[in-house]
Amino acid sequence: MALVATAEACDSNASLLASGDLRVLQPIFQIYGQCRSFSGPIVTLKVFEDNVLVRELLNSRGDGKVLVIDGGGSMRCALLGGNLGQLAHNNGWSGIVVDGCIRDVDEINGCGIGVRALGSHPLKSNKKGHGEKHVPVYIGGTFIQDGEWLYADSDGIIVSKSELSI
Ligand SMILES: O=C([O-])CC(=O)C(=O)O
Repeated sequence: MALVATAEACDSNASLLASGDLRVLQPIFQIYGQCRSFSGPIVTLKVFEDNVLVRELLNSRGDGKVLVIDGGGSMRCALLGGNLGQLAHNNGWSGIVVDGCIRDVDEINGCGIGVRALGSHPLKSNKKGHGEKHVPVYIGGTFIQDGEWLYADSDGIIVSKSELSI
């Protein structure tokens, strides 16, 4: 599958940018994982310092989708580690964007998916199972809905209401 380059997508979709159907996330995310470029339909998840639902979703078939986790920007624990990264890859997820932290960075960097997160933190999260799947989230200064499309590459991350063509 040919990849949509984020800079080119912004250059050639001025009207979508103007209408808000195409949005650019603030450049606050670090790049992890083997795939610097990835894209796919979005599955949203809102949690706070608790990753039980992260595991639940990554344990299901990804079918090329991207998991977008609104973790409230917490810098106090990790929502994703090496085991979950491998699980995501095994189940066919194309990438994970975390508004929060990850851990086991060396293992995640060996996984064949793309990962973006604010940073790394060695502490694991709570395991209570609190959170909401498939709800609208707000990360990187942008509202994101379940089912929208995400494109990430070395230049940044963009979200589109519908699939972009090259
Ligand atoms: O289970 C966790 O909290 C995350 C983790 O360390 C892993 O995925 O390896």
